[in-house]
Amino acid sequence: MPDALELLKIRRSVKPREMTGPGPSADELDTILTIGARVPDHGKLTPWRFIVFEGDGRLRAGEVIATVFERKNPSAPAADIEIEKRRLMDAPLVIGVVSFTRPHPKVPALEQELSAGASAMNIVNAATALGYGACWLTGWFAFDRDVLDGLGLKADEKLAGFIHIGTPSKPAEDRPRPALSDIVTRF
Ligand SMILES: Cc1cc2nc3c(=O)[nH]c(=O)nc-3n(C[C@H](O)[C@H](O)[C@H](O)COP(=O)(O)O)c2cc1C
Repeated sequence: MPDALELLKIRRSVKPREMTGPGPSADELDTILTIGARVPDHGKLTPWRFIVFEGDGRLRAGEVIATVFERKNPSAPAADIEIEKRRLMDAPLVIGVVSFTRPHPKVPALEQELSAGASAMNIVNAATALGYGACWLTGWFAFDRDVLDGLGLKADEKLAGFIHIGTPSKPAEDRPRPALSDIVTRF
C-alpha cells in the first residue's frame, strides 16, 4: 500500500471507460464503505448512505435510467437509449452516495451535504489506496427525480454522485492542477 501522502499527492481519476475487471473483493468493498463512513459529520447525523451497484444491478439501474430517458425523449434514436442503459456498465463496481439533510438548530443543510461529499471523496481515496481506479461522476440521471425514485431514493434524498471503481486498463492521464499562488491568500 503506498504511503498516504504519496497517494494523495498523485491521485487522479480514472475514466470508467478506461476501467476493466476485477473490481474490489467483498472484503475490499467493506473496507471502502467503512472508510466512506468515517468522515467529519457535525452533530453525528449520518446524513448519507451508500447504494452498491455490481453485476446485474448495474444493468437494472441502467434500465431505470433508459426508461426515464426514453419517456422524456420520445424521438431519441435507439443508439442513445442504449448509451443510457449502459451508464453504469463500464466499471465493475459503482457506489451511489446518497445525501439527505434534516433541519437542525446548529447544523445547516450545507454542512450535511458537505459531509456526503467527504464520504464520496473518502470512497475515491480508499479505492485508489487499494490499487483501483476511481471516478466520481454525476450526469443528468443523478439529478432526475424519476430516476432517483426508480433507484430507490426517498423523496427527500439526493445523489451526491456515483463513484465508479475498477482496474485501470491503462495509465490515467493527469490534468493541470491549480497553482497555489492562484488559490491561496494569507490573512
Ligand atoms: C460532484 C462531482 C460530480 C462530477 N461529475 C462529473 C461528470 O458527470 N462528468 C465528468 O466528466 N466529471 C465529473 N466530475 C469530475 C471528476 O470526478 C474528476 O474530478 C475529473 O475527471 C478530474 O479528475 P481528478 O482531478 O480527480 O483526477 C465530477 C466531480 C464532482 C466532485
